[in-house]
Amino acid sequence: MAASTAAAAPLGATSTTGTLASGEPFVTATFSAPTNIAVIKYWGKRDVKLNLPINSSVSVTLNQDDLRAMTSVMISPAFEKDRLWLNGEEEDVSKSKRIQTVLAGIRAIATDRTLADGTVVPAAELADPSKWRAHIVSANSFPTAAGLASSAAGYACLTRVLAEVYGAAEPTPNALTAIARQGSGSASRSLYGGFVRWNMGAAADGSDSFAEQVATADHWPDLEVIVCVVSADKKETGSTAGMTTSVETSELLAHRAAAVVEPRLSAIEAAYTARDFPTFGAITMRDSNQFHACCLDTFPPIFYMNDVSKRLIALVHRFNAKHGSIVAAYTFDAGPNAVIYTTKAHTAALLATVMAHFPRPAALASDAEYVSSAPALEAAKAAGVPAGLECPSGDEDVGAVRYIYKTTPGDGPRRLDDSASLVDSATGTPAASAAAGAATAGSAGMAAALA
Ligand SMILES: Nc1ncnc2c1ncn2[C@@H]1O[C@H](COP(=O)(O)OP(=O)(O)OP(=O)(O)O)[C@@H](O)[C@H]1O
Ligand SMILES: C[C@@](O)(CCOP(=O)(O)OP(=O)(O)O)CC(=O)O
Repeated sequence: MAASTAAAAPLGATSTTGTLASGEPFVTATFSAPTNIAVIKYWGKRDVKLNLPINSSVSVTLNQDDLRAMTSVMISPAFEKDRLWLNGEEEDVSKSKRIQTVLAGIRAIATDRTLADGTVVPAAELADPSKWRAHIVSANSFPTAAGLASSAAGYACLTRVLAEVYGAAEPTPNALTAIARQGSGSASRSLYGGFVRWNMGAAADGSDSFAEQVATADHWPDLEVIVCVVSADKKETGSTAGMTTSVETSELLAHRAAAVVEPRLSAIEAAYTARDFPTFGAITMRDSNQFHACCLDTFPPIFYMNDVSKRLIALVHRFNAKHGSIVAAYTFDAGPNAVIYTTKAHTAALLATVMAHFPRPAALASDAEYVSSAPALEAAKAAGVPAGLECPSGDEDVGAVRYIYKTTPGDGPRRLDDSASLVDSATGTPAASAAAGAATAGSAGMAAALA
């Protein structure tokens, strides 16, 4: 089943033109974009430069009301160079090959632009970095580089907002995802909501390595997600470096790409389409486990999960055993944080069980600061821990889980109103809200929990 991937409006239709205080013109837009969590993992590149994977992957897009990147771009001939501010700090664009690649990819498909005064800027001029330059201001509503797919949300958002300000004309369907892929592989999947497959492709130039939507966000309304943040620290081994060592040394990874992934992809897509949780959950857990087994098989080995991750795995298996079938399924990316998929009927009891075994850190004043959703917390308190899953007194692991998000599958990037822009329309530099890093900093509880 291939869902429609057509954009609601042509790219560029909603960008805004205006004039800086200096009198020079600008074009701007602001978008937010979601993270996604793979259930068949991408791990390993066959071409590092083009960011081409050794296997296809598939993911669930999470709801950007809960975790998101937000990016404003303004382009103008007044700017001296391309610049990027991330979470309130300026980063050196000349040192980021990935940002440059995404910028070049979008500039290559720019179209003519009519300014507010009626002047038409030809595409060649707009896309010439010696004439028009970009100021990019971005902020994530959750910890960056902590295994919560910030690069996926960040590069998807950047790609989408650049496409808007440059009026990019996609030469083929899904071409934007191939540009986002070159920022970060998993970003290709965050350009769509719901259930999304990134096809590995076979062409040497990467032209057939793009993402496409398998099912829209509303396809499985019962599906819910609990994210247990075990650590918000930057991980020791980055995904890119880890993948390189794994491809060079892990025989298990080679076997996985050659023999395991393709049948799993067909099976999990069929399960998602049929809303068959036991099959979806079993494949999800097995694939996460195999990805981490490949990390252990890497030489020297890479450890992304820690003891808390392992205790969460054991708890999910106990929860399932208690129910006599798979009603919850964990998956771990390149870090210790658990993402647990479940269905509405089980979310409250699962959350109550996790909270009983992993009570909030002592520094948090109440559970309201520990769990992102007040209604979910209330439902968990009402549901209580299922009999037989209580935590024996003294066995609680207080503070081992630092924060819990309750979320759902969600939609793809959203155009935000210019009033939310992170760029000041008079100066073309970060707006005060962006400089404070506060524009999308998430809830006060999350900030306290993850500080
Ligand atoms: N909003 C953003 N805009 C542009 N780039 C971003 C943004 N957020 C993150 N990034 C880039 O992504 C990098 C983090 O990617 P990394 O793969 O290390 O972590 P992660 O995406 O949080 O974890 P993982 O992909 O393993 O789940 C940042 O250092 C930054 O370069
Ligand atoms: C474990 C993963 O989350 C790895 C994601 O890796 P990245 O997409 O962050 O890697 P780069 O392409 O090098 O930027 C699995 C997945 O998301 O499929």
